[in-house]
Amino acid sequence: MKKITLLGATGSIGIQTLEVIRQYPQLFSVHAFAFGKNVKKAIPLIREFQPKILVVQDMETKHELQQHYAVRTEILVGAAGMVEVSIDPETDVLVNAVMGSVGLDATIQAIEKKKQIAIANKETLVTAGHLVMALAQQHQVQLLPVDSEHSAIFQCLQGEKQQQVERIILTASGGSFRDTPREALENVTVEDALKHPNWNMGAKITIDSASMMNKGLEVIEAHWLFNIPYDKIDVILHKESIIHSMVEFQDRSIIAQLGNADMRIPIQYALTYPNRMPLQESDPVNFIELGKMHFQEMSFERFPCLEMAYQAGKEGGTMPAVLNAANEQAVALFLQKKISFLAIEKVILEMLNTHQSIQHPDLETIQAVDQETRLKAIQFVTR
Ligand SMILES: NC(=O)C1=CN([C@@H]2O[C@H](COP(=O)(O)OP(=O)(O)OC[C@H]3O[C@@H](n4cnc5c(N)ncnc54)[C@H](OP(=O)(O)O)[C@@H]3O)[C@@H](O)[C@H]2O)C=CC1
Ligand SMILES: CC(=O)[C@@H](O)[C@H](O)COP(=O)(O)O
Ligand SMILES: [Mn+2]
Repeated sequence: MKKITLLGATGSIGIQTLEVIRQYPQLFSVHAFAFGKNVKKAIPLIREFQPKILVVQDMETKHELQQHYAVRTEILVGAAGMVEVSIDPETDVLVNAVMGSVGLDATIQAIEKKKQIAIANKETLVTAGHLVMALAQQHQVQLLPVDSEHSAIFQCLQGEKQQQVERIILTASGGSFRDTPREALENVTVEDALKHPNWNMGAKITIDSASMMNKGLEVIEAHWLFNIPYDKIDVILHKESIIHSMVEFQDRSIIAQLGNADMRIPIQYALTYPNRMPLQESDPVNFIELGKMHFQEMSFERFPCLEMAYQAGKEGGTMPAVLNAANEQAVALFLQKKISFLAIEKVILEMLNTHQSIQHPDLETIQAVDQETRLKAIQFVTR
């Protein structure tokens, strides 16, 4: 029985992780879970999964749980609370599905305690990939990818030799505005941006998908997870989201992983790895119904966020942390309807252009740059 600590339990990945856990009570139990402030969503999950420890974002939420819902479970608060449950001796597996770089400390400290980690929280790898991967190597911890593309690549690489990989091909759906010309992006709304054509995901990643920053973050994530240079990572548009990514080898063979757009597949694979288990209430890919699959060249002119991510990744140092923090802040402002969709990329560009990169940053430096960038981004839009 694996005891799981789940960060981001009330989110899109969190809920689907709990669905997988629910199907296999003989294999998994929930030791602890963390969420932000969404008490209404959390209460039925607390009652069903009965974690031994809870973590919430702030004291107000803790009091709400205790006073309005009579929750008697131990409740910790904030990023420190997430670290505490992640390194708890009773935690066997950490599923990090929290949104944003707030998940970084927990990932780092869990690696130091040699916990098995299923990682959905891509911002962690973008912000501090060099630290996370060096620690993982030092402590012999394997990070099991949950992100669908990275799970696909991980599956394609099973039994293969890293040095025989020619390139990685990440697929991108194109997001909510894939059929919208760039000129028309000026007036798109939050509601439009939240309509992803293939995946039902949290708000932040859905916006990232529409701006193509999601793919940019995934390029950096792939660089770190698979130790592959940026010039060997390609992105192509594939609107069906059936091929989740591919690996080309030196002999020109390409191995791809296919499946319906169902995040339970990579989540379950990360939890049961190296085994595969039946996935409840799922349909096989119906190739006849699908008929065709489409592929289109990616354009940096149409999707400048992707180019910014490649550049920040290649430059390294604190640039990816700036990219990520600027994006997190800009997307939050867009979701609050304080800036337009196209202002997201303007904020990120400005933050990157005005940052003096620091090479080989330690954790403290990264966290300071993250905070500074968020403040600077707010000042930039309110100037
Ligand atoms: N959704 C998907 O299909 C995919 C997601 N990912 C990645 O997985 C991660 C999670 O995404 P997703 O599930 O969509 O996000 P959601 O927004 O749906 O969920 C985020 C979760 O994090 C919690 N949370 C947010 N801020 C804090 C905080 N400060 N402290 C504690 N908990 C917090 C939220 O709590 P609350 O509900 O209370 O706000 C919620 O449980 C992201 O890094 C994303 O990029 C990767 C691939 C696919
Ligand atoms: C499900 C998942 O992994 C998301 O990151 C997904 O990839 C988003 O799709 P696009 O970014 O390709 O639109
Ligand atoms: Mn993805």
